[in-house]
Amino acid sequence: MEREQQLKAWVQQITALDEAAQKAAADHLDDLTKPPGSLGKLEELTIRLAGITGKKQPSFSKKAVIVMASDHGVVEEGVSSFPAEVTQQMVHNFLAGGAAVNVLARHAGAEVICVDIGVNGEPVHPDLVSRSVRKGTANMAKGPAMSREEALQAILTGIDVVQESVRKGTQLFVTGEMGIGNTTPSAAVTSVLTGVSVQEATGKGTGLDQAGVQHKANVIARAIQLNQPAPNDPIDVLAKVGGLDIAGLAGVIIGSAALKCPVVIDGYISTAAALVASRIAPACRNYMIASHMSEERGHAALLQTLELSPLLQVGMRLGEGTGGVLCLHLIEAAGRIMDEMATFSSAGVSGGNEKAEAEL
Ligand SMILES: O=C(O)c1ccc[n+]([C@@H]2O[C@H](COP(=O)([O-])O)[C@@H](O)[C@H]2O)c1
Ligand SMILES: Cc1cc2nc[nH]c2cc1C
Repeated sequence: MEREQQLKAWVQQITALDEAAQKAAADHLDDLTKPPGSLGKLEELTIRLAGITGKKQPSFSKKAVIVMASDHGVVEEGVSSFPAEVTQQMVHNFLAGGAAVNVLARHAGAEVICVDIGVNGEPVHPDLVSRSVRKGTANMAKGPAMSREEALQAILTGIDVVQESVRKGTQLFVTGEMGIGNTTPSAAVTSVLTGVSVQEATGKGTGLDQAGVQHKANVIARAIQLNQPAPNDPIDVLAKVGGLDIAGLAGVIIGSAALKCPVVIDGYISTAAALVASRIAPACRNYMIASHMSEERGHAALLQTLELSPLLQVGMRLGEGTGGVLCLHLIEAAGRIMDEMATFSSAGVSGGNEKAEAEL
């Protein structure tokens, strides 16, 4: 089947959330010994997890963070404070278990799946998922980052990685990425798809100074001017000014939604991918859980466009899936509340509703 048709078939599998399961979860939350709604975002999270899985009290014993690694030709324009070879070096670090995401994933009981979707090198390791579409994108300041077929291939690769992991029992995914330069295509995608200015979408990434950020914004503006991505065609935007990591993550999100798994969205790059995914498949938005508010400029605009409210704001801007994996503790906590908390009747506590009724 043609790639465009394959993607369409996946998109058509995504359904609305299960309303009965959401209602059952909301009713149970209201029976628990606390004022209604007093657990704030933990309650919203609980209700959404029920809607996604179709179960009032789902549990997620097998979780995975998918780290999409790829390189970006635009790095030759001097848009990052780190050299391109760090992408491949960090891939080896992930596989050796020494990166921040490995530490946080071990702490949260999640597997790290590292995917080479377009590293400019030859990373080799038995645990590496080698699914390279091409060895890094082309420099988008000089022409399209990749072809439409390559963007589609990267999206389908993300879906495929999810499908394979679900077959092995994974029930929940976290998005992660590694790619020196990837905040540049993320800012381009953000500006084109949300309509915010390039300036508002461009931040310091790994640590540019003010002059560096201005140069980066100029490069992004030039790339958009040259390539003319069509804002109503998300795959065109990915191909012209996107990245293989972003495209792969859009696939991870679409695949998760199609297979009824919650997908925790990490920082700026992951949320740019989430916006692309929601433009390809609007129904996948309800399967997304926004983990944290990144320090990267433009992240708030992306979350606002998606109408997602992040669980944490802890000043992180690392990527790799680190903020997403941190939120697994909150998901676990929300599940424990549902499973272990006493109800008003079981604990003999007078409920708010009872009191209201007595006053009538
Ligand atoms: O997730 C974020 O919000 C985030 C914000 C800034 C930087 N990063 C990470 O830093 C790298 C990209 O930064 P840069 O400056 O090279 O474009 C890439 O590997 C990302 O994982 C990640
Ligand atoms: C060291 C390093 C680790 C990273 N992890 C995600 N992006 C990164 C960028 C750098 C530079």
